[in-house]
Amino acid sequence: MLLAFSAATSTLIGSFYSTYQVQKEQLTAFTLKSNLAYAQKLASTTDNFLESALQQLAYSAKVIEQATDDIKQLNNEAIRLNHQTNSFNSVVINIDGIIAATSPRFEKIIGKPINSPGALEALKEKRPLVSHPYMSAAGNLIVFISHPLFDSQGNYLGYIGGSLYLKEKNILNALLEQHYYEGGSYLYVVSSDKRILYHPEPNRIGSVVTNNAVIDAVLSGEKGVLQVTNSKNKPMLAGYAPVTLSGWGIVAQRPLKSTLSSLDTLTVEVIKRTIPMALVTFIFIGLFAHFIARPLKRLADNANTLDTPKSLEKLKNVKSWYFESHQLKTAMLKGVSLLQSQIGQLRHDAQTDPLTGAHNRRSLDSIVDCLIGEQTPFAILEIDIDFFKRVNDTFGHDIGDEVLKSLTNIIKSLCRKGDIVARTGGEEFILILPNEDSKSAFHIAQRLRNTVADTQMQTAGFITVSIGIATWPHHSEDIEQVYKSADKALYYAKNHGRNRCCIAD
Ligand SMILES: Nc1nc2c(ncn2[C@@H]2O[C@H](COP(=O)(O)OP(=O)(O)OP(=O)(O)O)[C@@H](O)[C@H]2O)c(=O)[nH]1
Repeated sequence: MLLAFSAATSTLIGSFYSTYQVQKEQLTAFTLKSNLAYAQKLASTTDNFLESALQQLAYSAKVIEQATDDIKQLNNEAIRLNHQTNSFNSVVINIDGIIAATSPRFEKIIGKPINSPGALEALKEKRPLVSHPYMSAAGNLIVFISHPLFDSQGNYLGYIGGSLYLKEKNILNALLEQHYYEGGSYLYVVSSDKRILYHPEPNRIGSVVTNNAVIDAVLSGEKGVLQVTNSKNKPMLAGYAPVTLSGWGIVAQRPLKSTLSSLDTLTVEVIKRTIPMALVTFIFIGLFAHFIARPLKRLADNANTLDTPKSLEKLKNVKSWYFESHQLKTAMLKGVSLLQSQIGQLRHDAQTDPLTGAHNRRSLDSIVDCLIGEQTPFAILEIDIDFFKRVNDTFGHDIGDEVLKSLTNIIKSLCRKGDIVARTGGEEFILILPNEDSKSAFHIAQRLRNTVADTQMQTAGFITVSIGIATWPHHSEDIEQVYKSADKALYYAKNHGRNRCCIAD
């Protein structure tokens, strides 16, 4: 039964565990995949945004390339661009390192040389550019987007560009904030120099992150998924994708804990709902195991008492309701029958004289002990064949044996139920007659003596017997004394002509 319960419990726990593990793996894989898809989508959106900004600048560049000396037109284009895109907080039109026009208009810097890192980078690169992010003098995190200006001969004239203020509301973070922030998921954007350009926690923007496997992976230009630990030591499921145009990386991630919390809740719910059914199953298993074990237990109990007289009967009464227990019971019944018949044979052999089939001395003693124990009075007849030596000498030992057997049969034929015939020596027999006194025993002895004398033995002819009689407890309470008295009576009979019956004094 214990085995059945253990098997059922371990199966239940095992199936819960494996189901949980499979679902956990599936959920984790699904979340990683979703985050990758989301990071890719936002990377492509960001790419599109930057590309469209560069295209707008390219258009403006075309417009003003032919009239870089026309300050009015430069101002008009700056205003138009600023109003058209709404993507840049300010637009600067710079000719050859000198600020020519801005929108919104900053009088103080018009005509002054440019000095911000983004603007200097644009001047140096002389190509459509998204600059490295940098901190402005006023402490703003800025990315400068620009397009070069060339005259009809291909001479470099400067560039037109715009600043994207990353910490302030702009089209880029408007795009990124559409992210669904449920359950602690969030995304962030890093530049190629590992600086955070966008993060739901504004104070993280502008900080540089090192030793982050996801950032290393995304900045290598790869897209993919990773299980990582974030800056707050929380295990996260991250999907990442690069923004090709700017060399930035976008990472979308969700805490592992909140990903699995729905599964944990579901598992607890499943366990709660399974418990009643499991209890019913356990009760069923218990009952079933009990019914299976019951015949085996009863057979085992009986196996411990196979030597008792009623064991066969008890074994037969065991209800073996299924095939295997029935087979076991049948085998045990066969075994017990064999055992008991052998025990019976051994007991018979141990109590019987092999030649005549009469009781032997050991058996006689135990029967006499029983009679004494029960206080049943009895008479002892000691019967001895007269001149038996002559029979042997005349007809041979085998004929002598036949005479002993015939005499036994004669004695038995005259016995009543309860009388005991024993052969105690070569040609000596003892007959125990319960509840007989000396007188009635004498009559029986006489009848026996006469019957023997009148019966012709095969080959040996006629024989006679002498009989000594004593009774318990009349002659003595001590059985040994009673035997001695019967011996004496027999001796007397032998010495007074044989073929006689004598009662002890
Ligand atoms: N055939 C046979 N003879 C036996 C057996 N046991 C003892 N005898 C013989 O029984 C005889 C007993 O002889 P005795 O003791 O001299 O007595 P008896 O010849 O009967 O003479 P009384 O008893 O004095 O009348 C011996 O010859 C034994 O060999 C037996 O199992 N089979």
